[in-house]
Amino acid sequence: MSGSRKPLIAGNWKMNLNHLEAIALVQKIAFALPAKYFEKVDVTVIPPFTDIRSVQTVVDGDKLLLTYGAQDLSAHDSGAYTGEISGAFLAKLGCTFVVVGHSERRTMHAETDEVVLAKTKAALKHGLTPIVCIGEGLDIRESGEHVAYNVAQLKGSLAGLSAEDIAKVVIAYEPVWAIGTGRVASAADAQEVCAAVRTTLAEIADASTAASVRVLYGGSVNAKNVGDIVGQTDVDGALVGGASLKADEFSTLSAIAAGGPLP
Ligand SMILES: O=C(CO)COP(=O)(O)O
Repeated sequence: MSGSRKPLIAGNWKMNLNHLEAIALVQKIAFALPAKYFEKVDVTVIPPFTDIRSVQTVVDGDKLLLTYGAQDLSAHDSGAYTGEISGAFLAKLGCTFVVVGHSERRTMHAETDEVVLAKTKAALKHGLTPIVCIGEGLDIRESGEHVAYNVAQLKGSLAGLSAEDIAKVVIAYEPVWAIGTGRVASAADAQEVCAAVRTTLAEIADASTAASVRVLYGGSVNAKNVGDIVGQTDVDGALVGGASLKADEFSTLSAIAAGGPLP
């Protein structure tokens, strides 16, 4: 973490919690994190689409400082795309962030870098901040090619974007072998790839853009390991899966990313 970048803790709920459960969780997190924390950390929740309207109502009604976003969006604005959700709809619901190219979508929905790029452009077009995910599988990690692999995925996912647009994205490095496995990358592993991400951003945009973009780590992050991870120079927060479904754990790890004290 560097002083010039405010840490971001994003809770990716994946396909968990219905809209009533979503309201309860958001209220608990907000209660545990009074306003002073938000001076030092941005906290966002990323629920399923069907929860977003309810989350918006709580956040607006109670004037909460946490933000919310979506787990995916369509590359298209509107039309005959059954089952897809437009960035325009998400913007209208007050979403701040949208996750793009999560490894679960790259793997289970065959999303290529080209698709991720198109979705990143759609997010930017609608004023949403894309959280663009990259990350290698275990085979790549074991072959020692992980830095080159992530750099290539990053370049492919941002190909042709202007420095001005790149300045508006968040990057999340999530090694696939560390997702939902309890096998967290070491803080040094996270730093190695996040530093390579920043070097690449300087190459495809410029140095000041690279210095301003937030690069998150994701993969089995919890209250016990978050301190070490966000303590790394080039890691500016975390994309949290399982631990974001528990109010106490998520509030605690957000407070740790803020530099304390514990809630
Ligand atoms: O995929 C993730 C967040 O997007 C990480 O999930 P876990 O924190 O459950 O490993």
